[in-house]
Amino acid sequence: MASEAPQKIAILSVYNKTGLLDLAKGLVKQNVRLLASGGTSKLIKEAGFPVEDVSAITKAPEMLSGRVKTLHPAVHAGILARDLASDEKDLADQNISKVDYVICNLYPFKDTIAKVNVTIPEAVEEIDIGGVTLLRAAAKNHSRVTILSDPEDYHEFLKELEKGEVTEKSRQHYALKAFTHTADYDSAISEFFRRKYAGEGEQQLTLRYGANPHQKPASAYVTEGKLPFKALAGSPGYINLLDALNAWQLVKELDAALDYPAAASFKHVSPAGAAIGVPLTSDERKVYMVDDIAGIENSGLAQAYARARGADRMSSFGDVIALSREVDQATAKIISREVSDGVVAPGYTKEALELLTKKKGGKYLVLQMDADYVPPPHETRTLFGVNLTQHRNDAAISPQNTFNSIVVPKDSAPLPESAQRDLTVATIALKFTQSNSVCYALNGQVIGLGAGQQSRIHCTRLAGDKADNWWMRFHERALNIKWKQGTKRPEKSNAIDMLCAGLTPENELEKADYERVFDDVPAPFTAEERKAWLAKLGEVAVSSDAFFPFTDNVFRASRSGVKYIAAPLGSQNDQACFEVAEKLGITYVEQHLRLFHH
Ligand SMILES: NC(=O)c1ncn([C@@H]2O[C@H](COP(=O)(O)O)[C@@H](O)[C@H]2O)c1NC=O
Repeated sequence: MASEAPQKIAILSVYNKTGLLDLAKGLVKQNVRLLASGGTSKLIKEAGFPVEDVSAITKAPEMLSGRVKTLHPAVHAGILARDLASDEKDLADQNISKVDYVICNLYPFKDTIAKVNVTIPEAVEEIDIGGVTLLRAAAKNHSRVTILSDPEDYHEFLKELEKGEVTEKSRQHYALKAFTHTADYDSAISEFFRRKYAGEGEQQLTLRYGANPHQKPASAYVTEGKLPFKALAGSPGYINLLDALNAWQLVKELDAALDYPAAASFKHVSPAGAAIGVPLTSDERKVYMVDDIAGIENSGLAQAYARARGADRMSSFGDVIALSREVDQATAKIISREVSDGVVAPGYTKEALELLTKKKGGKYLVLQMDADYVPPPHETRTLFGVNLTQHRNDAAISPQNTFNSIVVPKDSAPLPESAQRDLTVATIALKFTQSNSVCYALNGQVIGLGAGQQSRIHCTRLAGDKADNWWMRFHERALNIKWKQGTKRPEKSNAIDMLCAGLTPENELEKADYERVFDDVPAPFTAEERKAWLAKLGEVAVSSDAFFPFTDNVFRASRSGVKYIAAPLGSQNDQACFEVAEKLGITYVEQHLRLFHH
């Protein structure tokens, strides 16, 4: 005669007792033996259903005011045992029965820590140990055991049970829920203790607020190891960190690709400028307002920052700066007199740090980056409660390997080194620019960058207009402006921008405002003067973060002295773009990486 199947066993241990009695009723109806921890057992008993305390199998009382209830081999061997002969023997030797169903939800740790002025001992008592162990053990053995961690699932579970058995698919679904429940629970615990125990600035940093002052609280943290930066002065805001962490990657990659000191000037999570330390000409020193900086000719880093800041001085106002190498006095001197929010670099000389920590009465943000820090390969962010995860964009861009697929002209010689360099600068800048983006570069620096436009031609126009503006600043009329004594640097930048962009005012009030900074008001550029001067701009390199969909981009680039274009292919109009480029004397290079960035 076939032996009768052993009675199924369920262990119940729930903090949230919603739906418990209906569940108990259903289980009893299916002849399941119920074992439950103290409070859970009491409630079921009072409702008149047959239930035993867990101690019936552990032969040990609940202890330490509930700290130990279900933590016992009789429970966990019963849950974890597989249908293997060796496991069956182990159970038989210890007289332990297999457990088939585990119903468990955890102490309300999150609700407890959300209370105002919660103490550490109060929080500690809400850290569930036995429940997490029940959930993990049962979820681990889901090939045999069903784990219910959500009262919402009781009904469906009972429906299946009444039909015979819980399906494998359901067990998998419930196991995943249990694993997610414990992971979420553990994150809440570690976050609570990170705030309490991790030294401020070590693994986590409290930020003044998020993107806006009403977005509080805000913090930056890593879950493993230490934060890769230290604040030597000032305290960063949320957007400062977005800028600093993007800008740092940019300069690190630029320096590695071209073996030059590199600098970036960031605003609102896109570069206003980026450059390597190509020596400055005397005109460049004037245009970038650094002709009085002692020792600049001997500092590659200072020249890199002068270029990065000088590319688009209007956009760089209040920037976050990234520098790829130890900051010296000349670089710090430039920074010290510009309006800027902060700087990130791998180190600072004593003199440089002294200058920077005095800026803004000591509130200027000075971050020291761990130059050896390698981030994990995956990046995750939460948006509207949804986690988005992706492999980090760790694709390498290098002058030698990224720009050797020349499409037109056919049989072209390899690009000159200067073009490879400038395309590298433009392309690495785009890698850290909000998309869509197009960048014009020359002399190892960005000269025009169009960021965050939905239309590519708008990027190409915006960046091209900025490049034109940059070039107009080298016109002798702009170089030789006679300023009123006491005119501030931002006022000069603003007036130069209006003059060079052809935006000199006509309205009397605005005109008076514009003209008050000059000793000698410069004449606006005529259309002919502009045209003649812009015709002298040449050898410019352009990179695009995705393909050019129409030929208008090539035509527009050509108007700003563009000689080299690097872009991904894939547009229906690729061929037409190549033909236009060839006719305009532009070398078109296939750049194989699409570089969207958000
Ligand atoms: N210590 C233990 O062995 C233990 N076993 C289960 N629990 C938790 O105790 C709660 C249920 O307790 P009760 O049945 O006494 O109301 C559940 O949230 C469960 O997750 C435990 N409590 C804390 O770790």
